[in-house]
Amino acid sequence: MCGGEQGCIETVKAALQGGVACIQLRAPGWKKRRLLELANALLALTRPAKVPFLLDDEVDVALACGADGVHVGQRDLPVQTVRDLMGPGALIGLSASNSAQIQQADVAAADYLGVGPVFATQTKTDAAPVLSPEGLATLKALTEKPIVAIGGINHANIGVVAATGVSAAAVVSAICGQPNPLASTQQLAAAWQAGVK
Ligand SMILES: Cc1ncc(COP(=O)(O)OP(=O)(O)O)c(N)n1
Ligand SMILES: Cc1ncsc1CCOP(=O)(O)O
Ligand SMILES: [Mg+2]
Repeated sequence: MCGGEQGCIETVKAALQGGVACIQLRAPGWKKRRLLELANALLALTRPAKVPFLLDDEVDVALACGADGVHVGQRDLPVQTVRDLMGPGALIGLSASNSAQIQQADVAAADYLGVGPVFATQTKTDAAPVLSPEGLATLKALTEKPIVAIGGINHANIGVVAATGVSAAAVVSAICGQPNPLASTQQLAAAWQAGVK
């Protein structure tokens, strides 16, 4: 989330212009009606851009707005349940922060794993212990699933993340709330490309 609705809409417009591959709406604590209204507004931006739009946690809101998918954590609905509700074409991500979580049965039904936090983050107050890029690489070696690295990633360290061979990086504060979200997105994309081996 990037503050209120208008800030979020403007940030998503800039991020899309900057070339992001996916948008996820994560607004812990928001009432569902407010979340649905914002989700509808963001979908009106992501659909023409052909960029997938996911909800964090909120399967009912995702179904109500016709989102492309949902990202769930270890204490959210099981991935198979989300798959049953959303259908085979939905994009479903699962958080995993350690080897046990990477190797659990639920992983099979997920399209990708969100792995982190790679670095310290102030965005998620209940985040798991920091992995470091080395820890991320160790977890990557345990699965064939695409990995989206997350947590404390910015333009200065995203190259190191890319060099681990993960499929993508997800950021919140490195784009949301930045004075120029378009420039921040472009800077992240360039630093990612420079780090890919
Ligand atoms: C890409 C990605 N990875 C991890 C998360 C964290 O999701 P979750 O574990 O459900 O924690 P909350 O975001 O609900 O606090 C994510 N949202 N996206
Ligand atoms: C949602 C989430 N899951 C693990 S870390 C994190 C927060 C990422 O935010 P930031 O990119 O600002 O560190
Ligand atoms: Mg969650």
